[in-house]
Amino acid sequence: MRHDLKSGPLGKTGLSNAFDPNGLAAPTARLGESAPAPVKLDVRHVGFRFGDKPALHDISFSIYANRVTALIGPSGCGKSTLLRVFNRMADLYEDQHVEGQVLLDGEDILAPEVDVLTLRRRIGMVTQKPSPFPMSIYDNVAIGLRLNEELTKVQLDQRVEDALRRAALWEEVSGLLDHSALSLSGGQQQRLCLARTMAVHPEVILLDEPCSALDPISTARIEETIEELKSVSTLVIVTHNLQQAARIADYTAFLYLGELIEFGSSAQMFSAPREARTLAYISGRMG
Ligand SMILES: Nc1ncnc2c1ncn2[C@@H]1O[C@H](COP(=O)(O)OP(=O)(O)OP(=O)(O)O)[C@@H](O)[C@H]1O
Repeated sequence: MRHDLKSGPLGKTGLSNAFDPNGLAAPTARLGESAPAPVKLDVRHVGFRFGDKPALHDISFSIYANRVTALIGPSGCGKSTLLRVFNRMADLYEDQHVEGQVLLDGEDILAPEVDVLTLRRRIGMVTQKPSPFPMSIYDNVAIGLRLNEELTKVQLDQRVEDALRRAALWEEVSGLLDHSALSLSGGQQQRLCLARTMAVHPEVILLDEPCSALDPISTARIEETIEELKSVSTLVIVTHNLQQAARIADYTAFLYLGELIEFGSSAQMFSAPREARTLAYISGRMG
C-alpha cells in the first residue's frame, strides 16, 4: 500500500501543527528569538553507500521548522549526498543505498511505502547543476503549478511572475518568457531552477550551492529571498561560502569525511565551535 504523506495519519501538517517527535524544541538560534521552533525533519542514524563505498555514517540531528540550516564541510564530505537523501534521489539509482530514518513531521520519508512524488512536492530541491527543462522560461516555472493546482491563467501568470521575482530573475526575463530556458546563461538557469522549485511552495526547500554561479548582486537578492521564505518554508542549504552560512543560517551542521562533526546554532558554531576539526575548517586550516 502506498503511504501518501499528504493524507497520512498526521495529515498535511503544514507548519502550524508541525510534529516534534522527541519533544525537542530548537534552542534559541539568534539573539532576540523567543519562541522555540518545532522539529521539521528529524535525521536519525542516516548512513549512505554508493555501491560498497560508504559516503555517510550514522548522521543524526534535527532541522527546525521555519529556520535555515546550512550544511558545510570540505569538498567530498557528503553534503550533497545528505541533501539528496531528504528527497529520495537515491531511489533513481540501483547502487545507492540509504539507511536510518528521516522523519518529516514525525513520519519516516525513507519508508518504502512513501509516495515519492508526493514527498518531492513537500520537499523541493534545487540541484547544484542547473537542469532547466527543454521548454520555455514560463513553462519551466508553470509546469509544477499546472500539475498540482487548478489556477486560472491570471493566477498562473501571477505565480510565475512572483516566483521569478523572488529568484531575482524577473527583470532579466520578463520580455522573454516564451524563449527557451536553454538560451539562458548558467547563472540565469540556476535562478530559473530556484523559481521552479519555489513556485509550488514546498514545505521544505533544499538548496545545493544556490549562489555558486551568481554575481554578488544576485547572491544578495537570493539571500533576501531565503530570509523571506522562512516565514512559509524550512530551508536547508549546502554552501562552501562560510560568510554566507554565518549570514543566513540559523543552524549549521559541519560534516567531515561523511560524519557529522558538529551541529549547533550558527552564532555558536562560527564564534565558539566545540570541536577542534570545526575550528580548523572555519579558520581555513582544513579543506
Ligand atoms: N555517483 C557517485 N558514485 C560514487 N561515489 C560518489 C558519487 N557521488 C558522490 N560520490 C562520493 O561520495 C562522497 C560525497 O560526495 P558529495 O557530492 O556528497 O560531497 P560534497 O560534500 O557535496 O562535495 P562538494 O562540496 O565537492 O560538492 C565523495 O567521496 C564522492 O566522491
